[in-house]
Amino acid sequence: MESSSQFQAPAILGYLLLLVFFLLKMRRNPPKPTFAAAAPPHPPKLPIIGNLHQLAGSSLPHRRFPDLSNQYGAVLGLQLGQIPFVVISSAESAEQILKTHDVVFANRPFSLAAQILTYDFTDIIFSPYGAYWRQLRKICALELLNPSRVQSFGSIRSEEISNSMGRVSVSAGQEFNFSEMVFSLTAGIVSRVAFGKKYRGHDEFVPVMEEMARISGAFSLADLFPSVKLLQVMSGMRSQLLRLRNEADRMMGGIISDHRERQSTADRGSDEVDDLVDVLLKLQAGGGLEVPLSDDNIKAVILDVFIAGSDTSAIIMDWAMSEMIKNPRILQQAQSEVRRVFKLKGDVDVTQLHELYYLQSVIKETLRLHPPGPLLIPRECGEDCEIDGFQVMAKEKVIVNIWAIARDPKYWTDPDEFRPERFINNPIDFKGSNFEFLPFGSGRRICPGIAFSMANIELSLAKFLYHFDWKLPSDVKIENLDMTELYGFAVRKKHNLTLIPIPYTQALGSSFSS
Ligand code: HEM
Repeated sequence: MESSSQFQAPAILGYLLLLVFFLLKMRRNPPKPTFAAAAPPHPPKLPIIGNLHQLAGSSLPHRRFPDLSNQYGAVLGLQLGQIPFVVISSAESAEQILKTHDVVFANRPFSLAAQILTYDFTDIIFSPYGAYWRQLRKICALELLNPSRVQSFGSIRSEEISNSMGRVSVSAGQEFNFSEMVFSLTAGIVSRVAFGKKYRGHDEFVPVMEEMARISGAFSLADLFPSVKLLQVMSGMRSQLLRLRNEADRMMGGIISDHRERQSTADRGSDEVDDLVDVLLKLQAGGGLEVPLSDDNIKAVILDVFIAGSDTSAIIMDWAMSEMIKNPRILQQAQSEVRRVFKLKGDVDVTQLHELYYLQSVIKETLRLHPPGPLLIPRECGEDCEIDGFQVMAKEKVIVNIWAIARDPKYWTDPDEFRPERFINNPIDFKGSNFEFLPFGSGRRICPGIAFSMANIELSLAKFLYHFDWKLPSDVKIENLDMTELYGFAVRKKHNLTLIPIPYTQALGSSFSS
């Protein structure tokens, strides 16, 4: 509480200062009302209204701001503060950015939060496109995120899911915070594969990571007015970020020295798999890397895996369950499928997960309507480039609005309806080559965690559906179930999902079993 009120006072002062600055600037340079469609290098200023992905949603841009976009409205120029943005909202122009001109747009723009939290852009997400970034992606793919490595974490995944199922069982017949359970489940899995079971400070680490994710996802005025350096200080942003980074640094320093000590004393069980920190420390000590890794680089990678890998999967489980509860027919169909496929085994395991076609479609439909990264992670234009007849200039920030594309009636029938059937016998996938459906991005910077997150989401949801029936508390009506979004580094449900779990006994069947 104390820290948030300390943060608010300078923030309010900062905003007031900014307002005065902005009004003075507007008086001196009133925005030009329009610009010619053929030569739109300097888009006029627009206020920031609400969530950007909804502002620039679907066919909104050209309807609302006809002079600011190209003739299809697929590319929109926006001036937010001092920074020119280009918002892409059609599959065709997304393909040009992420495939045709992939290398031109392979860098991330500057952000103060990223600079401080990632030890000066030495993580994977924000590091500049080049040899260092390639090396990190290779290490993560080989040691953590490729399908066979993901499979090798099977016992960790099962153990963590069993712990969560235990928590559900204890609350059988009572109101249960489903959202909180899935967030702590994915944090548990990610922390075990990243830094192992023995780290004792997990409980203090998670809230710090959560605050980091919240702050780094928020729109920062300091980033929109980079020439007003005072704003970084007045808004309290810099000190807040440094405090968080220092806290995380202390914890990760402890994790690294614990691991070094264990490696040197061989104080570990013979059956223990190397976690990510073990792997990175061994590579560091081996000295054979093209670009040497410092301890700070290792910390930056751990932070990335935690921030990018933990909440995103939980968010998908949370929305998927909310959508199924809102659509009892869909819940029943997914549940009947999983209970039919695993009937003889009496439990869900990985061997037949690939037979759960309907559940996989539920997950895809959730990724379509509720992508945790609705604007991907911004890119920066490396050199002047023409996209769909629109001139994008070097250094402009480019946002691909995959939320709007995935709800555009041009590509999807009844786009706002949750209808998993649209993915049955449909080759459209989320691996980056169908540009109307890009929940993980595409091209060189595509999310490397697809296999990892799918393994966690599929197994967890299948188990929750197999072993329990799920009902809403009696005072909540289906039509009133809150589906509001909360904007942050990843977009999640604003309000937790509370459900009543009812254990399913195969012999007796349940209300849903066929
Ligand atoms: C449902 C789960 C997830 C979703 C929807 C998701 C989505 C995304 C998106 C949209 C991007 C930006 C791609 C772009 O700029 O084109 C991204 C990047 C990234 N994701 Fe994920 N992600 C998920 C899970 C994970 C997991 C489990 C990990 C790791 C354990 C991970 C690690 C990363 C990293 C390191 C990047 C940066 C890649 C780069 O810049 O080269 N993600 N993710």
